[in-house]
Amino acid sequence: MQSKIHFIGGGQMAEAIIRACLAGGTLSASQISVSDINEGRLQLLQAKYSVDTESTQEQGLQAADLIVIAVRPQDDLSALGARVRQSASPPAAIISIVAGVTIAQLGDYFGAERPIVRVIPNTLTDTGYGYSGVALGAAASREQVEGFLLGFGKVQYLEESYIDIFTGFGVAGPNYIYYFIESFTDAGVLAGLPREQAWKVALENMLGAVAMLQQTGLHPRQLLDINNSPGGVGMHGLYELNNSDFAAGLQRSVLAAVKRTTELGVKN
Ligand SMILES: NC(=O)C1=CN([C@@H]2O[C@H](COP(=O)(O)OP(=O)(O)OC[C@H]3O[C@@H](n4cnc5c(N)ncnc54)[C@H](OP(=O)(O)O)[C@@H]3O)[C@@H](O)[C@H]2O)C=CC1
Ligand SMILES: O=C(O)[C@@H]1CCC=N1
Repeated sequence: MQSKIHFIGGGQMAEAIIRACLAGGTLSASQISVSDINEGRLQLLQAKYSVDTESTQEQGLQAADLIVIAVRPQDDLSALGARVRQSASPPAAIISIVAGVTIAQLGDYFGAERPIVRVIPNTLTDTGYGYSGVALGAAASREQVEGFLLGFGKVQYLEESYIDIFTGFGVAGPNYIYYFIESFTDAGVLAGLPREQAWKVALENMLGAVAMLQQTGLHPRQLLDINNSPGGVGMHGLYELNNSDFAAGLQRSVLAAVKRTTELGVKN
């Protein structure tokens, strides 16, 4: 990929994307420029990744084939839109990773005739796992952006109406797994196992259970049946879990995250 890419906003997510693209070799540092109102972030990105943080935003926008909007939903997108309209070439694509902000809103800010792609990246960028959810605006094409997007995760193209759900469920998704592993490890420690052993067992169980599901193609209920002998240990544990708020609590949490995604866009 030979495109020039300009990031507006060089925060946590922009850094994660840059790091993954450089590590995977899909981009070189000379292709990337970043502008940010936070001078400390620019210095850090320059020192760690040798990307261009010294050109002005105007220069970065003029040269860019792809413009990544990586500020927060609460930031001033209207002012950014005015600058992009002024400096960027008409065919340069806007790739917005801003949670909740719709393609129609992005069109109002950056120009509805421009290629606009709404992406919600996963924070598992360094691992090769994790899907970005991608909705293409009317003037955008997969060919223009896919080489870039595949540099920091797998890609699911979605109808835009699914993107907020994808955000609260899939992209906030590692939260639930981290939380589960922490809670599960604590359960082992509560029962009396040293933390180091409990931690190793928790991670191994997580990896092994996913591998079992992928290798066998079985439904979790079928594997639960294999894992529990009649009147045995596992079934007694599951009975307590059935009596808890575990499933509904998790599902309420996802619904709250989806709702908040939509709210962030509306507030913008
Ligand atoms: N982190 C995550 O897990 C994910 C985040 N996202 C989305 O990515 C976007 C960025 O999130 P994240 O990286 O966590 O946020 P950060 O706060 O780490 O980064 C945003 C950066 O943009 C800067 N900024 C604010 N306004 C402007 C401006 N007008 N011009 C240039 N730079 C500006 C901020 O500076 P300052 O701090 O000084 O205001 C900050 O350095 C958000 O929209 C979020 O919804 C999407 C998927 C996952
Ligand atoms: O918490 C956030 O706002 C971002 C979007 C989804 C996951 N992280």
